[in-house]
Amino acid sequence: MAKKVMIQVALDTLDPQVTLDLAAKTAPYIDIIEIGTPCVKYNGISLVKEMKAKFPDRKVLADLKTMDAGEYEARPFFEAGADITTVLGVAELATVKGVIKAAHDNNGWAQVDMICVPDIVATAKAAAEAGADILGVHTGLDQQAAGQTPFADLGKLTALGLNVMISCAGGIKPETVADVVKAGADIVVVGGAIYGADDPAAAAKQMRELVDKAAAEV
Ligand SMILES: O=C([C@H](O)CO)[C@H](O)[C@H](O)COP(=O)(O)O
Repeated sequence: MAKKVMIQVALDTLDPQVTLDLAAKTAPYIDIIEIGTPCVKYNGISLVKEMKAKFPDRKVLADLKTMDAGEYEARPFFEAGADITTVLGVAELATVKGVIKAAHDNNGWAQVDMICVPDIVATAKAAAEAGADILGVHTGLDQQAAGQTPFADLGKLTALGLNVMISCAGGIKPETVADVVKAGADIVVVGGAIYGADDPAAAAKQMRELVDKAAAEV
């Protein structure tokens, strides 16, 4: 049986209504609605509450990229309805553990974002040992602008065979999504290629078809 690979739409928009409209257009084709970092900073916890209320059968990820005070920062987002929040892999392990505690106290998932982590193998092993649910391979928007991609890091993490889900983000497009699935990602994160498309619903539908096709071939 083909492995189920989840699709996460990363909504890096700022306007709350635009963000909710994009979620509505893409929800039929995706598994996780990410309220992106700029969006969650701009709109705060109220948008997390509203998103979960409108899409109760989709996972909602608040991309907090927590760097300190892990449990204190993440807990109210889980209590407001987030299913997943993110913590930076460059943070202290105590911070990562705090987000994991907040997540697990609320039946949620903690994702450790590997953006700018110097030794992703060591950080991934420590995060997995601490109980992280998802390790996020991530080439950020500014790194993408400098020509970087997430593919080499994705290979390093999937090769470890850790008992955690692996997500991959960083400029993933229709042309590259099959490579991400075939490299072993459990969650494919797509932002600009969906929210920046002329027809975001059609772009999300195309991603669903490409991801399912690639998963069936693995
Ligand atoms: O996390 C992201 C970035 O740091 C800005 O918040 C993006 O959501 C992530 O990179 C996915 O977006 P695309 O790279 O546009 O697919």
